[in-house]
Amino acid sequence: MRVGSPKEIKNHEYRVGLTPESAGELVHQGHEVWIETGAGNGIGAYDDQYVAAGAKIVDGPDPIFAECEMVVKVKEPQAVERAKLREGQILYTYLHLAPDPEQTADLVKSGVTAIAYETVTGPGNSLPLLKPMSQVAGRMSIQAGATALEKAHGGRGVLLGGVPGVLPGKVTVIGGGVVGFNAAQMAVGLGADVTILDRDPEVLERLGIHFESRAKTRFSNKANLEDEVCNADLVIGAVLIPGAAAPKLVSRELLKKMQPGSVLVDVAIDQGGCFETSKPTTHADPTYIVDDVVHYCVANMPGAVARTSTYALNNVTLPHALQIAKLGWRDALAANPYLAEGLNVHRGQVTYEAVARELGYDYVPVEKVLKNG
Ligand SMILES: NC(=O)C1=CN([C@@H]2O[C@H](COP(=O)(O)OP(=O)(O)OC[C@H]3O[C@@H](n4cnc5c(N)ncnc54)[C@H](O)[C@@H]3O)[C@@H](O)[C@H]2O)C=CC1
Ligand SMILES: CC(=O)C(=O)O
Ligand SMILES: [Mg+2]
Repeated sequence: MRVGSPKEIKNHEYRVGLTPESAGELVHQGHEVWIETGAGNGIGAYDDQYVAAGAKIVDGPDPIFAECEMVVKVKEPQAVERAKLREGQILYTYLHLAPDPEQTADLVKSGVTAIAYETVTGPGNSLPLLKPMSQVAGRMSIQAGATALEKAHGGRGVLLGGVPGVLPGKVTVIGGGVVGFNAAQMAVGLGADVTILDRDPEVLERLGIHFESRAKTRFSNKANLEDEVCNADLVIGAVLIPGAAAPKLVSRELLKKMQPGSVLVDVAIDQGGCFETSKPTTHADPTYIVDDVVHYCVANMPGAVARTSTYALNNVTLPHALQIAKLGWRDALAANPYLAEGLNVHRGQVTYEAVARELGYDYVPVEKVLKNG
């Protein structure tokens, strides 16, 4: 199969779909790899490294979108990229469709076969292609929040770890999955006063066993959530209902009760965000203030640490890319039910139930697509 990776064009997105090492693996297995010139510059992977791995360097994204059977990216295709997608082509990348009707409409119109990293599953309902980026974003969320708490950035002027004789800052983490766990680890490491909310008793139990007395856990219901949010210096939004739009857990009304200068970091913004007042921001201009509360809502946080993130992402995306390249999408999905969960759009049909429900499309199950085409 001919597989290609264009240069990412989202604001301050330096990751790349394929590392030279991944390109080399595909070439080694008999595939052709096309890389847009400069696509790896942001992670220090230059054209000559791709050429040494057996890939071909092409000028601009057009040859890749026009002639590659599979396009491997990182972020959801931007409008100019979506215009280049075509029927029969495979798109393998993060999509986050539920909160994004424009992107969904364009993918449906294009006829592309779109496999979303974030809904590919693994054993035990895990999301292995989301996990490494959630680890990165969870860890970064505390750095981002600590910076936003500085006075110059609109924050309350609280040092998360405190100093001897002065209490540490209070951090509330909503959602104790991968992002929440990693955020809590960093906050605990800094010496902050950390509480993690989740509504899954098993998650709370695991967190309790791991953190012991270094972090508190609390069941996520309306009353507990309000209490924790109103008393926090820093709130991390880390909930997920796979494939669906994030539930709005902090309303505008609740925001008004928060302490002036406190900070919200909405990591769940890529699924629409879990605070009513969240709207996506970029690394170029990551924060804004509503009712004296600083909001950080960057939808591609891992792009800032692109080298670490690209390698972590390729570790989990490459095995499926190899399988798709070897078998074609249909046989690969039929052979691998975890990968089949990643199919969101195929030839104008929406094949992921939460996306179809959220955006009002007819839902066509993957099994039906595999049978009928
Ligand atoms: N902004 C960015 O750059 C990035 C964003 N993300 C996003 O972060 C979000 C979280 O991802 P993960 O931690 O990997 O998901 P996860 O599935 O590991 O964890 C989500 C947790 O939320 C909990 N939850 C669901 N509803 C809840 C509620 N009402 N109250 C409290 N907890 C609730 C679940 O029980 C689960 O433990 C996702 O939207 C993901 O796409 C991930 C990486 C980068
Ligand atoms: C998960 C995601 O959206 C990202 O890594 O940018
Ligand atoms: Mg995202």
